[in-house]
Amino acid sequence: MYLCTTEEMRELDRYTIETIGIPGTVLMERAGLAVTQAILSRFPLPKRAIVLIGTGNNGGDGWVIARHLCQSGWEVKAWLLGDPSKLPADARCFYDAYRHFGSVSVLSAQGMDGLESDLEDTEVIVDALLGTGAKDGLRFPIDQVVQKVNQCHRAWTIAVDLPTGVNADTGKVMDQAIYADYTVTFAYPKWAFYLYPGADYVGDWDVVEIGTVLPVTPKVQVNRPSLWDKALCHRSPWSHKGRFGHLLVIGGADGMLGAVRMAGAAAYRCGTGKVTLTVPQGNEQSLKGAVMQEMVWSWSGDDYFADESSLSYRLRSEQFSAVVIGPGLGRFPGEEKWLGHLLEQIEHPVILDADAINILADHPHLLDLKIAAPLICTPHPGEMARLLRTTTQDVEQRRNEVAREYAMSTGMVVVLKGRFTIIAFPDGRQVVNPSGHPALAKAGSGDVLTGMIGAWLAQGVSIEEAVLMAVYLHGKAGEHSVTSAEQSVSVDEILAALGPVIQQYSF
Ligand SMILES: NC(=O)C1=CN([C@@H]2O[C@H](COP(=O)(O)OP(=O)(O)OC[C@H]3O[C@@H](n4cnc5c(N)ncnc54)[C@H](OP(=O)(O)O)[C@@H]3O)[C@@H](O)[C@H]2O)[C@H](O)CC1
Ligand SMILES: [K+]
Repeated sequence: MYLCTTEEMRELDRYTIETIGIPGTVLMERAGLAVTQAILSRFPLPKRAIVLIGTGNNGGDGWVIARHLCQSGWEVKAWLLGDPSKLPADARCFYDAYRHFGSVSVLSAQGMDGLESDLEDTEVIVDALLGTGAKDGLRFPIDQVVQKVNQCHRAWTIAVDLPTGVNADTGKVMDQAIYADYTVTFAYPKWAFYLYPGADYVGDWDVVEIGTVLPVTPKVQVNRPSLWDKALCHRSPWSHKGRFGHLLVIGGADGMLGAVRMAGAAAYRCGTGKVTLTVPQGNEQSLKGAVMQEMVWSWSGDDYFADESSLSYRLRSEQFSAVVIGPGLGRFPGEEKWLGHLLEQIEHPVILDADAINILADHPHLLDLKIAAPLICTPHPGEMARLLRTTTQDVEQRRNEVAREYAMSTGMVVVLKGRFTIIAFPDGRQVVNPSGHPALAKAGSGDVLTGMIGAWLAQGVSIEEAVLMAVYLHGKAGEHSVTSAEQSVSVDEILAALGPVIQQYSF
């Protein structure tokens, strides 16, 4: 499923109407009918409804809904917030049609009394005030009405295309916005459904097809199994471990050994043939006692470029197929030279996580080195802010923009973690991930994700499929692991959920 911006929606409308030749009224009738059907499937018996109607085409959908609800025996109050003489042609057509079935109240500048008493009495509120054509800053009287609607706690509120007050592309709220219980959006989801705070205003939502035709492929998709499930096939009976890659995980400073353990455990759960963990000298003994399948080495702060026990030497002599740098890595003198040297040598995909991201944030010129390896970085919003030298709040307000810009300017695949993780590719494409659970908001779950991405990269899955598959299944494992209190879910339970979740999507 693609995700469309308002500009793409406008282009899609224009193309469908002008080039394909489907009249705008046909699209509007289908849009309004789809919303009516959503209302009727929830309330099969007639109710009292208020349809709040704006002066644009979102309002046009509102006239269609008001008419169909009347025809289904509902008691409908249609409130127009604006001047009827200014309605665009398609909306006017359905305004005229509706008036054969019911009356229209026009909100006057004198006061809200009539609308207020109707709102107190209603069971369903339909928000057809503003859709994708909304400009910033709600004007009077829409601002007042939005406030009144949000005070009606007994009525069920359904938003047409998008709740009024929410910006479709940024998810920002224009001072205030309607808190919908449910939103029916047309043709494609919008960014607002995956960004804060807009996502909190849309409630449950569905996308309905209304017959529009896409002239160009949008640059944003929603993550789903069909993008990667071909890479998740069952093993041949002739399998041996050599066929499933060798992942190297570099990290595990004092007090943070758990991070490499979790990444390694996740990598094995996702089918990696061999996993090697490498930690600073002195930590390897404790790690050896704590793992079963993983091989363990150490590296020291000053010999990593030279002798046979150095990371450099081993990177050349062992057959790694992917490398993770960062879980529990810590910060240390010479880190910049250390990371630069590693990046210059590795040819297989590298995932930069945690402190590897922090090192990169302090030494951005590392990316100017001659690096052959494809790079994937997996920042949480705080790490993304450090990379961009901005605030976490700024990142959170422009998640989609910052992820895209950073991927395009650095050539890395960026996995910006969060409630809806965004994966941005250097060519400008983006994928937003719908799966996940607040149970994953816990130390360790990022290490699991990194291990999962590393696992599929090590097995030779393409970068795009590996990243999308790992992010999606990690979210699903979070959902699956909640069998009692969500706050009690442990990383072990998330790891244990990987098997059933992978099974579900394997063919
Ligand atoms: N996408 C499709 O295939 C279809 C979508 N449809 C619906 O059409 C809307 C988009 O319609 P559009 O007319 O472009 O825009 P809106 O109705 O959302 O808004 C325009 C009107 O709202 C006024 N406005 C804009 N911003 C504000 C504000 N901040 N405060 C108050 N009023 C505002 C604007 O007035 P102006 O004076 O600024 O012009 C307009 O009156 C889409 O969301 C779908 O619901 C169709 O059904 C066809 C298929
Ligand atoms: K709306």
